[in-house]
Amino acid sequence: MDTPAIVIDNGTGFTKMGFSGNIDPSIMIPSTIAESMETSDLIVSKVQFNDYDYFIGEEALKNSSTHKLTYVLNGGMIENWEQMEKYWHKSIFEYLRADPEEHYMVLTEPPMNTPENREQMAEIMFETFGVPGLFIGVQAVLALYAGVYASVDKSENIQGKDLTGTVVDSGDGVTHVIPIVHGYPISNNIKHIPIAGRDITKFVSDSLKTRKEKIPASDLREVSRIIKESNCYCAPDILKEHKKYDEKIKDPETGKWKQSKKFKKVSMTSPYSGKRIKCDLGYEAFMAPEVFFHPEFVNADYRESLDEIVDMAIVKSPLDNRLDLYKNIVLSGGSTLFKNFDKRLEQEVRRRVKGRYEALGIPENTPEVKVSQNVVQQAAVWFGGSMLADNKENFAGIVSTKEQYEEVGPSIARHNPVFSI
Ligand SMILES: Nc1ncnc2c1ncn2[C@@H]1O[C@H](COP(=O)(O)OP(=O)(O)OP(=O)(O)O)[C@@H](O)[C@H]1O
Repeated sequence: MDTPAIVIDNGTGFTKMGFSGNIDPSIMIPSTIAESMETSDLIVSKVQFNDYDYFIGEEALKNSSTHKLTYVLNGGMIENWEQMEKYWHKSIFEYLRADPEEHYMVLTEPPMNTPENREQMAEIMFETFGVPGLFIGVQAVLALYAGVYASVDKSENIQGKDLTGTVVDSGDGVTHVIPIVHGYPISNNIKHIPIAGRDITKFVSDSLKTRKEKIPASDLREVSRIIKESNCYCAPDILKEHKKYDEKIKDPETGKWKQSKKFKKVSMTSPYSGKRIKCDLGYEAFMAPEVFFHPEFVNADYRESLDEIVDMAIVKSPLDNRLDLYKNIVLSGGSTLFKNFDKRLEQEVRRRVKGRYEALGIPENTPEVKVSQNVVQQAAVWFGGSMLADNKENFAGIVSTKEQYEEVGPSIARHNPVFSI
């Protein structure tokens, strides 16, 4: 197939879409759908979608007062196939302006997706959209592929590089830690953490609300998200960081010195209402991402920190692979973009591992721990899919074609072909 493949990575918060061979997705929109109140519960024939009153992405958010707004995925999983099909329909025809019959399709899936879901994806892609071929890639494996791809020198050949590493993928709704050995996710050791971008946004909005910052309730969520994305960071030591926000000021009335808190002035235009918003930002700048390391701040029932989960996932992996898994911890997803997130995670995992080897009396054997940032981090999964499909020779061996689908049926998609580089 000479045309580039369509690559769509449907995330819980954002969908990235574009064509293979590109570094960035051409479109990134919220994974939201807004359906007309009268028709949202109707099952309609697929061909009627164009006449049907619904919006996706930002358009869906804008029409949420007159339409019923929903996120099409829950914790990374597709639950409502009717909505998903509608979302794909607009994505392909209106956003990408592509004819699906002329392009191979690359979709992505969370690590614990079921074979039934894969079959359903194949059925919709081959039968409704008539794609000539489909590849469904595990998000973490694509992110690792992207990490390896982005790290090799242009003169080096990516062929022959080993696909072994630990992927920490944190998006809007879900965080996963996935050890991958030679392209195979070790499924028994995949860890799921119920904390991701949405919880961090909520931490920021709760802090702003508690301080009674003057932000209209309807703008609060989007404003908090923007504050989070542009100001929040990870600190190496939160006690020391707290002190940086404390200052002594002279009370103008009594002339006495008193303890106060330093705030940063923030101003922006709310994407929700278009209003100009001004507010103060305090401790939450570093305390919000701290929830990865102290999840009990937002979830009283959940106490395992991200570094503990990463360490556990590796410790339970085969002995022969552990050194490589510690040495290649790869970040993926928007919620790993906080400044110094990589350094903080590396520091915490290293501290744990070092403590254990010291307790065993063999500190000299402590494995090297390395967490790498990636230039394409938020869209790492998409980028991995884009590069994989661009390598036409390799891709031909892993894509399921329409002919194969017609011969075997949806079960062609039950198993995920493992690809090596
Ligand atoms: N610079 C940034 N700093 C911190 N967080 C960010 C930044 N940019 C985006 N995010 C957050 O990343 C999240 C979206 O990430 P991503 O697109 O990887 O998620 P997703 O693929 O939609 O979700 P999931 O992986 O949970 O299915 C949002 O919560 C967003 O606010």
